[in-house]
Amino acid sequence: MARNKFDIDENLESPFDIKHFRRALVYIKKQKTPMIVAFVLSALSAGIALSAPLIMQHVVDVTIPAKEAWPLVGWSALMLATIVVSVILATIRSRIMTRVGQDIIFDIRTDLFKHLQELPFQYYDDRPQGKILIRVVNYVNSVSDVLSNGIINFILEILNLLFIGAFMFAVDAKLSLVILAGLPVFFAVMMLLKTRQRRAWQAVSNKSSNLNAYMQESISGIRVTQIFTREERNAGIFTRLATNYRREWMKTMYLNFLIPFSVDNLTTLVTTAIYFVGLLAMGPAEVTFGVILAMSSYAARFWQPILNLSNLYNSFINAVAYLERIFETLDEPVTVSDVPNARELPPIQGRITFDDVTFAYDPGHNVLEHLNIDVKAGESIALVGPTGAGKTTVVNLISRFYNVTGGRILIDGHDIAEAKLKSLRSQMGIMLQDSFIFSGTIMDNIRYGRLDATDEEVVAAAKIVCADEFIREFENGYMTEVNERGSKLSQGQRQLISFARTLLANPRILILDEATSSIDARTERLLQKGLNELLKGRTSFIIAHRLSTVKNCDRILYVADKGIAEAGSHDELMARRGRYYHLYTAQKMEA
Ligand SMILES: Nc1ncnc2c1ncn2[C@@H]1O[C@H](COP(=O)(O)OP(=O)(O)OP(=O)(O)O)[C@@H](O)[C@H]1O
Repeated sequence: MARNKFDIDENLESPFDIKHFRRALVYIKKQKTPMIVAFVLSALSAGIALSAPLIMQHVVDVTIPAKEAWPLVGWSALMLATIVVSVILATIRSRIMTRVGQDIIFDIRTDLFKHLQELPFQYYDDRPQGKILIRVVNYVNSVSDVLSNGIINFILEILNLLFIGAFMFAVDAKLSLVILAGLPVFFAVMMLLKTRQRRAWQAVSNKSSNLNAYMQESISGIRVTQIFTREERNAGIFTRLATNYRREWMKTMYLNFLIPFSVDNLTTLVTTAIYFVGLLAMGPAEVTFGVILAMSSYAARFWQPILNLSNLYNSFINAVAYLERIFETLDEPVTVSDVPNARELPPIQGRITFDDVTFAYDPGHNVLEHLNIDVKAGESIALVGPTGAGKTTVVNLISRFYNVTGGRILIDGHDIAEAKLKSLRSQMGIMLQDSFIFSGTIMDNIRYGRLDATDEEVVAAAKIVCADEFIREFENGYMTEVNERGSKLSQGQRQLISFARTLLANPRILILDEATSSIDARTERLLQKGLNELLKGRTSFIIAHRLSTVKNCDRILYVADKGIAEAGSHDELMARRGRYYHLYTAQKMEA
């Protein structure tokens, strides 16, 4: 059950927390060398570009009045050279930084993916897939530029500002003070906008996450949507979510726009002030026309890095909103993991004991209570009973997909909570109700059960489950490409392929959850023969609603009322004339 539905906003962190950014430094530090090279290149390129106004001032005040042709050509050539060199340096830097940005994305994404692979079922039960996906794909993309170029640009812009300041004061201190007079106004605007901008970016991240979650859900459920002709209704929900996103985006953009707007106006104001003050001072011949020209050029140049810094600050706030979400995912505890000092489970015989096991998915709502089961090695156990009684839950607990809430589960006397997960699951073959098929060939899909299996072993497993025949009927046989989720295959064919995959793992404990529910009666009878052979010597748990498929099991457990209501062989339970008897006879009559 996805408690965090697509249209429920995720919680926002209230205070701005720099720790997210500091944590991101781990990824940035790995790129130290190329970033230093890029920084040096940028500093050189900016420094060279800054000399242009000085050349211009000299040309206007000295070279042109002197009417010297060759020096004018020389200065012009120098000016052109500064432009060419600074463009070349900037291009090299941009190539280096594109690479750095991609490397940072790669590292964060890899960490996220690895962590997601380990997170327990519970994590996925609780949230829409779309909200998980957007973190790995979009959010990581969005932070890469700030974490790579952003840092360098930030330092550069500060240096740029200092350089320009120094050049400015070197040319004329009084007019420089006129340029600086705009700064207090600018800081006041920034302080006013700061918190609002952060909230606005957080809201944008939330709304885009909701939109993504709904898109993902709609694509997954497209068949049901079309069956029930719910296209219009869904389009309505989508429009609502898209409108929410657009509204938050517009709000954010409006706040963002206020900053360049203020800077532009301040630049115009200080430039006008320079002309005014400069011309007044020109009378007493304190400043030349060239100085006024250079200073108005510096005024624009001085405010440009300030504008860039405020844009960087804005992207930084935006990135922190995304980093919050990325690190939240990375911090998600792997609640089902190896305990400290976990022990390798030795090759197992297959005795399984449920010792007073209680389990709840949600605290306070027990699905199983004080369950005691003792299964001998090699015994085949059928779990039957009403829908929602807890059959799948029982087998999920054996594989430790969830931790028990109370009690213990032992395999050959070893508490599985203390065993290494890999050593536990690698000795089990589990076929879940949802026979998931990955994109790739049928051969790949079966081999997923044991990656080092030969083609012959794959085919042998397919033969046992009677899948070989239909696979060979495809034009490319085992090499037939199937889509993700196996949409090219029938439900029954998907079940047979995942059945073969489970068998290929050659497990000591076999768990089959509704493994044959979609398979026709004839194939099932054939399959049963192969399966009986295969089950010999292995402990197996078989969940089936069709009781005819499990009546040969050594023991049948009727799961109901948060525990085992009846247990025994088919004959024993029939003789008892209890719930199993009624269920079985009802099914017989229907058939
Ligand atoms: N991931 C989950 N989170 C919360 N509750 C769950 C979850 N999975 C199952 N449940 C609840 O636990 C109970 C037992 O579910 P379970 O899937 O084990 O039943 P089942 O006997 O296998 O049913 P079916 O025959 O329909 O497959 C049900 O009431 C179900 O609502």
